Amino acid sequence: MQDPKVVIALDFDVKKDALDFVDRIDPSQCRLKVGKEMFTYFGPEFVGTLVAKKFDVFLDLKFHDIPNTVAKACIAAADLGVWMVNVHASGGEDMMIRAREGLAQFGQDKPHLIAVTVLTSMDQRQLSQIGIQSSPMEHVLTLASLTKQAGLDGVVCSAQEAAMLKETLGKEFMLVTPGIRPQGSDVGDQKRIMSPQEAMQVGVDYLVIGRPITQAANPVAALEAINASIA
Ligand SMILES: O=C(O)c1cc(=O)[nH]c(=O)n1[C@@H]1O[C@H](COP(=O)(O)O)[C@@H](O)[C@H]1O
Repeated sequence: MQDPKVVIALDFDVKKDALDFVDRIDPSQCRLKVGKEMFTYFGPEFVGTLVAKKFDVFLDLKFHDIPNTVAKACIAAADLGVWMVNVHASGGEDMMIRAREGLAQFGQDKPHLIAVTVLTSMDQRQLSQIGIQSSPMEHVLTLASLTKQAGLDGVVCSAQEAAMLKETLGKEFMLVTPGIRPQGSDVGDQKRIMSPQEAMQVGVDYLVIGRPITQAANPVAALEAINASIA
């Protein structure tokens, strides 16, 4: 498969379980995301193991700090050879610009740099609790527009905002969407969800999928079924 669309959120808490799973799949079937849990447990060495196995790795640490700190953290991520790294768009334009400038030294080898807009676990009620009165859709557009203005490659958003963002910010601006739930799977803590097929139809570039694959009785079969459904 060329350019696999599924990015598996490898949220295992036992390294051996993660590696047993990884050894049963192939880099042509999916990309892998390492997030805060696995990175905190197993560190950069674990990321290096996946890179050495030729997987494209999305290092999802959602950096959000002063511009200098975030730029240096992005450089450290690029040093690991990852395919994609992310920051929080709410860290502001200066922070995003510094992150982008920090990665420029890696030339053609630099990872994709994207920014998280509104977490897919958030809905209108939770946004208003943190003082944001706009709808999730409006706030995603505000943060995604700022991200584009800062020159980043794209955003993390929910697939529910994808059609609107592709229309407004153009086809080239990359959309990476968690909150993907195949029919019948547990929604869990996600609020703004969509199925893999629907997400592909509205123009999403990459689908981030964790528990529907990793917690399935047979994770390899679950991945194959999702890939077949979007082929
Ligand atoms: O940046 C992310 O990857 C992310 C952003 C977001 O808005 N929502 C979100 O769920 N994620 C991550 O995407 C993954 C989703 O996993 P599942 O809900 O298990 O499919 C988790 O690893 C989250 O940390």
